[in-house]
Amino acid sequence: MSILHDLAATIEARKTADPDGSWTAKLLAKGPEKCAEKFGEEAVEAIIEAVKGDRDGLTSEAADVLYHLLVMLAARDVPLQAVLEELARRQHMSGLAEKAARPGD
Ligand SMILES: N=c1c2ncn([C@@H]3O[C@H](COP(=O)(O)OP(=O)(O)OP(=O)(O)O)[C@@H](O)[C@H]3O)c2ncn1[C@@H]1O[C@H](COP(=O)(O)O)[C@@H](O)[C@H]1O
Repeated sequence: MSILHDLAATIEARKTADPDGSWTAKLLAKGPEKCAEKFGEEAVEAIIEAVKGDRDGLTSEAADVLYHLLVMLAARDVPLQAVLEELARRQHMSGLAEKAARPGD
């Protein structure tokens, strides 16, 4: 299992955990809107590091963004797998388009 699948499973389990013992459970208990707001804050922090050109800062903020994306998806019951399948579908479509552009191949 990839680290993202592993983390998504942990976050899913936090939906029924005690908010006093887990930051994730506390954030989920505040509702999907708060989860979305936190994702937005972390995204802006990542943008700032990217504009500054701070590679270490961007690495750290990108990890925050991925974590908070998974929390936001969980809050709205969207499985990580559905997002990955959408990416795979787009990759497939773009592969078909490239093939169509080279009819001689
Ligand atoms: N990957 C993360 C992770 N990334 C960031 N964060 C938390 O996200 C929070 C966001 O930082 P902020 O500075 O915005 O937080 P804050 O200022 O305290 O919060 P606000 O008052 O601004 O709302 C911090 O408290 C971080 O600890 C994370 N918290 C948990 N995880 C992972 O989630 C899993 C479950 O952890 P629990 O939350 O302990 O159940 C574990 O595997 C953890 O490694």
